[in-house]
Amino acid sequence: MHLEPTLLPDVIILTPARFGDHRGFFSESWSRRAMAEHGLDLDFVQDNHSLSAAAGTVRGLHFQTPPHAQDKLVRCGRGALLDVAVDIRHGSPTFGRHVAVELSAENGRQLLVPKGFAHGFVTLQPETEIIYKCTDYYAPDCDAGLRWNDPALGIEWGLSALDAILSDKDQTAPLLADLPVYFTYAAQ
Ligand SMILES: Cc1cn([C@H]2C[C@H](O)[C@@H](COP(=O)(O)OP(=O)(O)O[C@H]3O[C@@H](C)C(=O)[C@@H](O)[C@H]3O)O2)c(=O)[nH]c1=O
Repeated sequence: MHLEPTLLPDVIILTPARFGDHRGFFSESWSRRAMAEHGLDLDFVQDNHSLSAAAGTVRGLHFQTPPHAQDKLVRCGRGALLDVAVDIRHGSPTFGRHVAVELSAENGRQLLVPKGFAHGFVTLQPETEIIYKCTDYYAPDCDAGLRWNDPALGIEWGLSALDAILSDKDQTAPLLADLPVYFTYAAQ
């Protein structure tokens, strides 16, 4: 497994090895042992899988608040998407900053989005599937959002608000400036 840092120190790109042959490829898409060898021992308890029919579908930015905050390990099962993580930890040197990484079925890349980050993505192809592991169960009372196109975030989604396909709740999510303090940064 290959690990690449991003501009946000706790957000990491992981690329598991692929073994290709005349049939296609084989890959360990997640191995607890391989991650632990890199100091990432995460206790995943739920896998999520969603399909977005059209390119230009935006889901996010989402997070669960404590005590049900989630680390997420995100990959693309079909198609391609731009995956985004935003640091929402108050006191963090990178508060409000984001990384955006293209994940596709072809490139096999995964993004580790830790607790304290809002997560979202835009699909770059029709019929795109995202699959992600989470370290806590779905807790509707702790489900929270941040406005995907908040100008304060400066995320280049590659599409306008008119063209984006969004859920009703994502259209009205709060701006960063209006978010309560859910997470505080603890220097390591
Ligand atoms: C997130 C989630 C939703 N649901 C249900 C609630 C609802 O009826 C339906 C659709 O939920 P949503 O509209 O929130 O789905 P979606 O917009 O795809 O939400 C997801 O977006 C990405 C960006 C994330 O990071 C995820 O954590 C999650 O928030 O699925 C569950 O049963 N379990 C879950 O874990």
